[in-house]
Amino acid sequence: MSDIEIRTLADTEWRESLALFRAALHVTPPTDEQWAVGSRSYEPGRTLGAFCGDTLAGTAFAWSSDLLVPGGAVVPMAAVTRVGVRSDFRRRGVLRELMRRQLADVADRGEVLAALRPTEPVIYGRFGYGQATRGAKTVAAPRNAVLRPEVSSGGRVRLVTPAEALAVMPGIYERAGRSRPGTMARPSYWWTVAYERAFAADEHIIVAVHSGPTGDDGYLMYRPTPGALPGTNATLAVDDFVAAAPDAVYGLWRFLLGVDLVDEVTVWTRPTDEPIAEALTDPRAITSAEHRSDLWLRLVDVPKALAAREYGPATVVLEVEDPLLPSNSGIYRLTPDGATRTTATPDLSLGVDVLAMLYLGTWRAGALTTIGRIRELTPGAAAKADTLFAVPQAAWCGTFF
Ligand SMILES: CC(=O)SCCNC(=O)CCNC(=O)[C@H](O)C(C)(C)COP(=O)(O)OP(=O)(O)OC[C@H]1O[C@@H](n2cnc3c(N)ncnc32)[C@H](O)[C@@H]1OP(=O)(O)O
Repeated sequence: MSDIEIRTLADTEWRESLALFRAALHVTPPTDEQWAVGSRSYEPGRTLGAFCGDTLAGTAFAWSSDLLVPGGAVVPMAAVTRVGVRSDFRRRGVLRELMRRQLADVADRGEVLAALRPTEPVIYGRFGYGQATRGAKTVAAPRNAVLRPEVSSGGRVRLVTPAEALAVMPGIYERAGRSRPGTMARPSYWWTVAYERAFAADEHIIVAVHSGPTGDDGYLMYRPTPGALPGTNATLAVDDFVAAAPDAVYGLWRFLLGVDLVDEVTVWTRPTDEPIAEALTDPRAITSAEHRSDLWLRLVDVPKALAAREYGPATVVLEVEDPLLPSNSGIYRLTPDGATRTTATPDLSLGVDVLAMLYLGTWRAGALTTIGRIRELTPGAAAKADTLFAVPQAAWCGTFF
């Protein structure tokens, strides 16, 4: 029998939990000033502690959020973060017990999905998570980057104070940040940890807001790193770039590439199908472009998750295996009319982690079959699944948590 006890932590125990998580990332415990902000980033009832005897040996947390899925439905989702185990209690099953309990809690709350951003991709597949979206990281040399004449000139861009940024960003995110599958609700707790914490710590961050004919419709947040000597060129790193309409997207790019005394601009994440290099007169002004891991998803309630999204014109019968949440295991028929359980002979067989990779249309079933992640039981079924799961726009999350 396991000697690990898992329970929900009281608010008086959150600070110890945060100290444990930070220690797992080799960071010092929160100071009183940091905790004054950090304590407001905890959603009550969602911090788990793993105890070995009296010792808090591990912790895991989640915010209540939701996810936009193909077709436009919004599905309740737990955003899992702050997972850590003390280094003197590692590899004895503490994380496993935390994950087991957390997924049971998520299911009890009626949340259909769970999502996270892994520190190490090898950890979470065994708990049913799969990489569900990709993001494009782009590095540009602004001195050579000139937008083509056909590209929208965009609207007005203004720099805002921290107070104005905190007032306007959540609304802009709701209006312009949720247009694609894969985008998630940012709870108030998220804004506290992502922005209030950074402003309170006097971090050097700049927020630029774009306004079009209907008002504020995009913003970006960047961190400048000055050159070695005053007056020498800086680099800019964009951590948060929220815009959907082309006017706002390219208006913000135009602003960014026009900031003076800058050698290099890095945009950490944008959708993978945005043609920024092709928007320039010289595409080689983009010095590096790579697609990186974005959101990892776990289908906690497979029937509800499958029923929530839209499908392309094909019919496929899937056999899904979910050892951790066995009620999800079974055979599902997917058609443009929806998803139902069936006793029909399956065409494809896959784990619930791989289903998460297909769910938002990021990966192709045909490609995953070639590496053995999907077993094709009916010849040609993987190609049909590609039609079924295809999406018109690449899924993307873009929210780091
Ligand atoms: C969503 C987020 O918050 S991501 C942040 C995750 N946290 C960190 O990376 C902080 C530093 N690391 C840690 O705190 C811990 O090492 C953790 C949380 C990653 C793992 O905790 P542990 O209690 O040691 O894991 P546990 O013993 O339950 O292992 C479960 C399984 O995962 C495997 N595993 C755990 N961590 C790793 C790892 N880093 N690399 C490879 N395998 C791992 C174990 O080998 C075990 O495998 P099994 O299924 O074959 O038995």
